[in-house]
Amino acid sequence: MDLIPRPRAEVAPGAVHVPDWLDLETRRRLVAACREWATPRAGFRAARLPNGGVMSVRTVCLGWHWYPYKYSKTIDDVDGAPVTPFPGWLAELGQRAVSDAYGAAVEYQPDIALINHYDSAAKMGLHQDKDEASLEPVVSLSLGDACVFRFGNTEHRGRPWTDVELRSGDLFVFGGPSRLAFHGVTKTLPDHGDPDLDLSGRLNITLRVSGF
Ligand SMILES: O=C(O)CCC(=O)C(=O)O
Ligand SMILES: [Fe+2]
Repeated sequence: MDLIPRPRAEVAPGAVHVPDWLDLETRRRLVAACREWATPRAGFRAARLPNGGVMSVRTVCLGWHWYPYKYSKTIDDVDGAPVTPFPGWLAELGQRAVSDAYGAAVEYQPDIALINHYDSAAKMGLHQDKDEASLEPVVSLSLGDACVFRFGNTEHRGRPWTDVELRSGDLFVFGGPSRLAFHGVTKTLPDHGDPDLDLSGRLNITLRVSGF
């Protein structure tokens, strides 16, 4: 815990960083759940890109399975098994996240989660989350090692952008005019972990609304 609390910040219109949003009990619950969700049957894997590359992040999905660049109810790029269902308690957490970030009770019913695991060398290039049919906000929850999260603009991968350090327990919501902003992880910070979690590397969970 920091001696000086980090302030919440609206990084761009509709893009809100809420430091230390998750309490310890919820962080532990999420890590335990991620362990279950990441079983081999569930399709935890480094996604293959159309150019032949492989992502440095390893991902598993709930609700709808994502692979470059679409969603499916089955894990088409692994073994065709059905995707793990999206649990109701995670939707409730998402609803609370959006309401807290925007400071107003809102209806939010996510039905997709992407769970990314970053080892110390992993990163994620700048991209838009645009394979969903809905423009409802994306909720991002971070656990374990910190990272530098780059939040850019909706036009292109160049500046302006803001670099935000996301630490264990942080919430980041992007919706409204920022829903299609380019964003990515430029590096993980392995020496900035969460001593209260039994976790190596960084976990990020994004919740989304499919609109399908
Ligand atoms: O790991 C993060 O903080 C961002 C993940 C992300 O952008 C994604 O999964 O689409
Ligand atoms: Fe993303």
